[in-house]
Amino acid sequence: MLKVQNISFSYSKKKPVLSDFNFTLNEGEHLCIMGESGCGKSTLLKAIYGLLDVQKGTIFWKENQVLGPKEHLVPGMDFFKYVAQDFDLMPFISVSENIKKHLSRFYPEESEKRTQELLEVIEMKAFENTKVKNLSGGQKQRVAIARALAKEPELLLLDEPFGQIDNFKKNSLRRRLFAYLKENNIACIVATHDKNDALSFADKLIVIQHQKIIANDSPKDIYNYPKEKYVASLFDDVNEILIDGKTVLLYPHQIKIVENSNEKATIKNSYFKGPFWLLEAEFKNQKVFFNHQTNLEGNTQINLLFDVNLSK
Ligand SMILES: Nc1ncnc2c1ncn2[C@@H]1O[C@H](COP(=O)(O)OP(=O)(O)OP(=O)(O)O)[C@@H](O)[C@H]1O
Repeated sequence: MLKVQNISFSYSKKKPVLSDFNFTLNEGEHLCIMGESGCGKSTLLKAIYGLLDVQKGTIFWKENQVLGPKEHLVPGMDFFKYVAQDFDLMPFISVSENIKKHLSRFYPEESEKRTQELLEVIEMKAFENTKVKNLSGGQKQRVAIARALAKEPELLLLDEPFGQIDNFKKNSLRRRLFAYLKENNIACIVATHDKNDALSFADKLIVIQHQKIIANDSPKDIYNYPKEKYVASLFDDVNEILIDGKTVLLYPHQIKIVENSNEKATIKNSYFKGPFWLLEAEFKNQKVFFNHQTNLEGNTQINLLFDVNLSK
């Protein structure tokens, strides 16, 4: 189990980045870290990997304490692997050679089999002999993931792992990678801006704001019962509406047009979203956004129904 206990870290005295972080993660579990740009997601991954000296608190993996560079000569823990945003690959050798670099030279057959298996996971079989310098950013990102998996870490730390990969590839890669990690009981922490990493694949979700963990629960509960607009905004457009003197948070799919209601609104704008339209309307001097099957002209008068059922 990973135990992060009361850790605090700042790059400079004036500006704390992580304040009193506490959480645990079991073997084989997947955790997503979300929060606005600059909130400290990468810093947290680096602290867990042992690249930073935390000023307060402790980090343990099972009975081993994670030590920072001051106390651990070669920074980084052996049983973890960390894929940073800048990949750190060897550009002048091929994709498969990059992966093999991390496998034993004494067992060439085993090493070849494992390389092929990992090429399948990252869907890069067709590029096995291509030099890394000739790959796109997204392809390099995939090779970096395979290389990190080569030695079967107990915990994999991924910083924006699919940030440079197009949507089509991203979905199938995500399914393969997270299934592979589960099959091999590899725990994983993913820093991400993409709600899909959290909603479909994570067991736990942590949200960071103003140097603090402000939510730590299952992605489903955090999505369904967001305590604040900042948290809900990580997943979708969100409406903060005053209804009967009470402020409620509603996602666009929780507001509907009905034949009759007391909630009168006027259409202002519309945005095509593929399977539906996102409509913007004015409701009691507030802007509301909601999904609708068809487009509606500006200034159309409508009646709204709010699906206010957000208690846990
Ligand atoms: N090496 C560094 N020295 C000083 N400050 C740093 C350093 N690295 C990051 N910071 C600052 O620490 C804060 C947290 O940065 P971090 O990279 O952890 O955020 P993040 O949530 O990962 O951001 P993003 O989503 O944009 O990748 C930011 O204010 C950043 O400017």
